[in-house]
Amino acid sequence: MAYELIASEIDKNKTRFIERLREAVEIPSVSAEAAYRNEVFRMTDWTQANMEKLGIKCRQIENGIEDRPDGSKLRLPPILFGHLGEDKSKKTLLVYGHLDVQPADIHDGWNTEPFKLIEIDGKLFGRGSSDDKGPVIAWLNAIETMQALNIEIPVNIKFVFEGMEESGSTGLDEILEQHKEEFLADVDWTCISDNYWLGKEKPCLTYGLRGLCYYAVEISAPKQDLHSGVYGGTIYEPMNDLVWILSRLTDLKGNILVDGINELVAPLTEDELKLYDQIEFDVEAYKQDVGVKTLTVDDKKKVLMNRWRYPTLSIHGIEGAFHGPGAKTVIPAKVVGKLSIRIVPNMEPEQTDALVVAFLNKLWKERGSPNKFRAIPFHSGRPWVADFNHPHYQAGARALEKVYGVKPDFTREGGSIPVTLTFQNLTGKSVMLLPIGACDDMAHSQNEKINVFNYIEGTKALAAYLLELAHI
Ligand SMILES: NCC(=O)N[C@@H](Cc1c[nH]cn1)C(=O)O
Ligand SMILES: [Zn+2]
Ligand SMILES: [Zn+2]
Repeated sequence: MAYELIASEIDKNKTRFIERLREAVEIPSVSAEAAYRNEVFRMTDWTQANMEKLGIKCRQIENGIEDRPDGSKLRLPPILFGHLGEDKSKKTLLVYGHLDVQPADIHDGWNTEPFKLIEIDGKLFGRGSSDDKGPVIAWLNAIETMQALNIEIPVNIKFVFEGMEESGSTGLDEILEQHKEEFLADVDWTCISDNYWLGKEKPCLTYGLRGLCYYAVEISAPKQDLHSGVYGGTIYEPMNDLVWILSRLTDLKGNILVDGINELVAPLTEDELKLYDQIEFDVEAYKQDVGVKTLTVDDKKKVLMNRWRYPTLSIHGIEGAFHGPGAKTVIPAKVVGKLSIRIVPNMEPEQTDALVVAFLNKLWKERGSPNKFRAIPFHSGRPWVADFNHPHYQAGARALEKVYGVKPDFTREGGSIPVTLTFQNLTGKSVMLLPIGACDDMAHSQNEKINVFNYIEGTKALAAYLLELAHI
């Protein structure tokens, strides 16, 4: 009965909830770019103000100064802690989310302004609409609805919202460690809504994430960019060196060629292989969503395993390279290649870094260029796998079945949320990912969106989950 009342109240408030998301998307809280850093602070303040309206006690924990790769320093956004309810007879849920977003520029190929929320055909387009502002606000919508209906929230809720997740969650682990006894000691479960369904129709609960190790490869020589017609043929060109190196990291199918990496991966067991049988996943729809005719592997299980349980290496960009329209004939003086490896059990970031740096140095020696070379490990995060047979997951599954009328799949996810394992280790309790967005939300990409359906039903799902926690 309580759930039906909540669901109908959420439907009535749909427009208002969309307006709330609009306000958040219009704050361009890009953590990676210094020019936007103040917007992450503004987004944190905005969130705190909205939480306080619900009676959530908030405080901002200072996170110190970031040493940027270019040698500059920048104040880190504070971590926002919140606390709703202090009833000793109730258990305590910890909710985590992030308030920062990936960079976005209309010139990257967006059809609409990335920092405006634009509704088209039931889809809410805008940077952060799905990753992760929509889910963060869905928590607030769910709590507000229960409060408006005087329906008791059966648990105390604690919140950790950060503003650096898209840039490696700098400083967060240390702050959580420092507040372990005072803030995390009574946490019974952690729930994170910051990933996506495997398809477009069926909800899922997620029990695994890949980790991430990020690198820069810096090559430089002349004091400034040079005319390629005037100087070409006499200069060892940094860009040519870099492209040569980057091309040696993977083969055509994406297999990682870095010595020793594949040997670190946990072997596939029969039991694990069987899990993939039960999962609903349409390879053809997946190809259509990403707009390709051919994948490196075509079999459903192999596609999922390559996304979830094997490491992958991606090259993200080259700083310093000419990338505008037209034909500039320049020899870039300094180029920095950016790449990352999604790491999986049993890979450790320290081991991975050592192997990658050694391999890059080996390639550089082989290249024989006189230019200046540096291989720099940036941030890293560990992979995470949890027990989905835990009663916490069963409560999540009951909630999702109530909202969507279907039992969820239990999935892993190829992306990374570095703090997930930290919560599991520091609380010693179950951590679960409960995504609300669809597989084609295009997080990190052009035209990121969340469907109105997913945002509104997702708000119901989080409320239903809060109700279900009473029955664990
Ligand atoms: N929704 C989670 C997510 O997108 N996480 C990022 C984390 C990250 C780490 N460094 C840069 N981003 C991801 O890319 O998986
Ligand atoms: Zn995210
Ligand atoms: Zn993200």
